[in-house]
Amino acid sequence: MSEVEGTDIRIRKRGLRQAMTAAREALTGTERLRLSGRICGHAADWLAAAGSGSFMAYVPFRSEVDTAPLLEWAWMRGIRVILPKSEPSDRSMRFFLVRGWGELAPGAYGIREPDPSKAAEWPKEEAPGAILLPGLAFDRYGGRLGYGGGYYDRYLEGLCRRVPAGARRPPVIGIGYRLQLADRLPLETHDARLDGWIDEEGFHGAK
Ligand SMILES: Nc1nc2c(c(=O)[nH]1)N(C=O)[C@@H](CNc1ccc(C(=O)N[C@@H](CCC(=O)O)C(=O)O)cc1)CN2
Ligand SMILES: Nc1ncnc2c1ncn2[C@@H]1O[C@H](COP(=O)(O)OP(=O)(O)OP(=O)(O)O)[C@@H](O)[C@H]1O
Repeated sequence: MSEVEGTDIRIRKRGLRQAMTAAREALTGTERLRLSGRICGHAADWLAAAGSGSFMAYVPFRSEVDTAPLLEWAWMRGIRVILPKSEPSDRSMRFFLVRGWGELAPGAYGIREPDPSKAAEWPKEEAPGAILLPGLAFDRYGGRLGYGGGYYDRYLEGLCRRVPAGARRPPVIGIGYRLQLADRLPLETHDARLDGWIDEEGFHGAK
């Protein structure tokens, strides 16, 4: 990719981030909860069908899909919930096995994160059953746009390097409202591709 193309993509990404943030913020609190309930229901069905005994997810902030019903469903079922703790100095994430709301504490960016004195760290070399990730926008081809930290791109790149040759990487699935579905996102080579996404209409595999 040339320098000019790279700069052009970053400018388009910035514009899309602003537009998608505005669209998501425009949902009323009631509508957000209603849609989040449906999205979590589809995610639970998908995890149950996939037989995932563990999965990575996120604790919502800003106007993201509220994952609370999904996390509570998993805790009731004995499915292991793995949540990220951001390290802004090098934009990396550590993951922890979290058994309930009491194991979270306020962290970077105002996001509630696992409290290392309460939750156990999830071993880096152990792949989860599935990875559910937040985002500002998704497309039908596995594209995803985040807040621009590159946190998940970096994590997924590391995971791919650690997965033994011949083994499959766990499914990587975006979680979002239908209104976050874009035509085709401008992507750079480092952007991780998703296997699918879940919105209030259900699960969709990437084309
Ligand atoms: N709920 C949730 N947890 C998550 C993520 C997420 O997207 N959602 N992350 C997924 O990555 C990581 C945190 N990543 C973040 C990256 C950037 C910003 C942020 O506030 N960015 C500024 C712009 C900063 C800049 O331009 O330098 C902003 O959006 O205003 C917040 C979180 C880990 N945990
Ligand atoms: N694997 C990687 N190694 C090193 N730097 C990376 C990697 N992936 C992304 N980056 C850097 O991170 C920055 C942000 O990337 P990008 O705009 O794609 O973030 P994002 O996917 O929107 O954010 P997030 O994953 O935090 O939600 C870029 O400057 C990029 O160069």
